[in-house]
Amino acid sequence: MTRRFDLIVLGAGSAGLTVAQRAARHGARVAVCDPGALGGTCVNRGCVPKKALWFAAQWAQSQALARDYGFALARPAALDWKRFRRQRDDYIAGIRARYDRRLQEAGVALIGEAARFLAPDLLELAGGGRLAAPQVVIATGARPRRLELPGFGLGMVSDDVFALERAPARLAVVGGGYVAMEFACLLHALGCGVDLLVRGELLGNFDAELVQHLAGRMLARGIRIVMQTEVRAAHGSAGAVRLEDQTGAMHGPYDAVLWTVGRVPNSDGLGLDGIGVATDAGGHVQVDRYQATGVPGIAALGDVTGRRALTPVAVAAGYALAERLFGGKPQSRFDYEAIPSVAFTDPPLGGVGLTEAQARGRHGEAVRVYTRSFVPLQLAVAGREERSWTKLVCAGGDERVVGLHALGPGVDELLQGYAVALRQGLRRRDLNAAVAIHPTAAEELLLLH
Ligand SMILES: Cc1cc2nc3c(=O)[nH]c(=O)nc-3n(C[C@H](O)[C@H](O)[C@H](O)COP(=O)(O)OP(=O)(O)OC[C@H]3O[C@@H](n4cnc5c(N)ncnc54)[C@H](O)[C@@H]3O)c2cc1C
Ligand SMILES: NC(=O)c1ccc[n+]([C@@H]2O[C@H](COP(=O)([O-])OP(=O)(O)OC[C@H]3O[C@@H](n4cnc5c(N)ncnc54)[C@H](O)[C@@H]3O)[C@@H](O)[C@H]2O)c1
Repeated sequence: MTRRFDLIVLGAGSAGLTVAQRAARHGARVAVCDPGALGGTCVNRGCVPKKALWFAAQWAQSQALARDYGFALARPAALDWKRFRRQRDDYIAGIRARYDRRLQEAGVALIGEAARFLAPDLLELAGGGRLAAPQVVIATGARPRRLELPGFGLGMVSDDVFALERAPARLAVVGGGYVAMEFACLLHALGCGVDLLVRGELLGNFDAELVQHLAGRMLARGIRIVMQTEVRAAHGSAGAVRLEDQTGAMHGPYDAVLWTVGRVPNSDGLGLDGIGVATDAGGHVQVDRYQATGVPGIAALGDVTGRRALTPVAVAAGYALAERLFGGKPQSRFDYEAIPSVAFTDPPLGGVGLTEAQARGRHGEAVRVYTRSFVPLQLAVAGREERSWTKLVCAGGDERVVGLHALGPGVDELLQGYAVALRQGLRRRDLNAAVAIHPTAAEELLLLH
């Protein structure tokens, strides 16, 4: 028997859940298929457990800072990983329970199986059942990339970090993107000796000058950053792994290796070839500005499309799509410009809008850049000299702010308001005219001139 719906969504991650719930709110009969845990990557293997670890790392650092303030701590206490993991997992279970309740309240059918296309409007479930709908959304996300190199299995991928029971004493992190930089910083703060082996550039999406300052800070803390290093093989056994690079040089031994070399879209196994949905060379589903594939009735969202793999992007695009398909707003679409983002490194690095290099490429001579660095009060009092950095990238005669970038404690919380302001057409003189809140690190952004 074939069950019929108005909308079938493949994937119950950030993108899929949003489009499903919003469409149901508009009265659509919706089914969501997912063989995995509700909430997808962000809730179970990404943002949320990562941020919990990041906070644990912050508390580890804060103990050292407290000592520098005069608290009588002989040495920072070590993390009780068992307890930490229990508390984190309870928190995540609570999120999943809330999602489950919301789906039930919205009348969305949740089907715990993978699905694949038999025809554009007909899907087969892993257990053999069939579903049909005039609209189908592919929101199947992505998974860690696994390299075809000898000994790859001696290391772990980001999903495995959340199952760690202690900080490995010597860790190699391979890669230079978001996941690599975040885990290198936070695991180092939790007691790992970290070597970061980087083939290309560090954090390519962020402003290069601030990335350099971040790398300098990491080096000063004792993280070894080895650039221009492509790992070709892993040797040894679990707990004593050596990594061989493109020159034949060996690195290690390491107690653990973390491969963070990008992510692969979950588009294989969906039967896309058979129905004519196009993917690029990397397997990302190709979509237009409205998230539509070339096949009528099929749209795609989130990481599987390879467009800014961030949770708020998946959510916003999902909402806009539901409005277009079921909300009577045929022009509804998500605008991919000026997306704010923070790398939860130590300290965090954030940016919204164009980097300096992007702005110079787009606006040429009309670009003006203002930077400022300072030692935040809470560090200065402790005798630390770790500087924070802010950078304003302006373009045009009225100095419209086209990019804003910052590195330092608190940047993760500071940036959100500026993301709103940039979309509203913020100019530099608006910052200079605003009244500061003193003494804060945030007020430094008003003093850029
Ligand atoms: C370690 C890490 C940290 C991150 N930190 C952040 C952060 O701090 N901030 C941020 O904004 N972003 C972060 N991200 C990125 C963010 O998690 C993703 O952009 C977001 O989760 C993508 O959502 P999605 O719905 O597209 O995919 P996913 O959340 O991956 O959901 C896809 C779902 O589809 C299911 N599925 C797969 N195949 C099928 C099938 N055939 N049929 C049915 N279902 C299927 C999967 O089981 C999965 O549940 C992080 C990612 C990682 C890996
Ligand atoms: N704080 C956040 O918002 C956050 C955190 C984590 C992830 N994310 C999202 O998830 C996405 C995926 O993150 P990611 O770090 O997995 O990917 P990424 O694209 O950010 O980085 C992948 C890195 O792997 C390197 N690489 C690729 N192939 C390699 C090889 N064969 N050998 C050595 N290095 C290789 C690349 O040069 C790059 O440095 C990010 O782009 C981001 O959108 C966001």
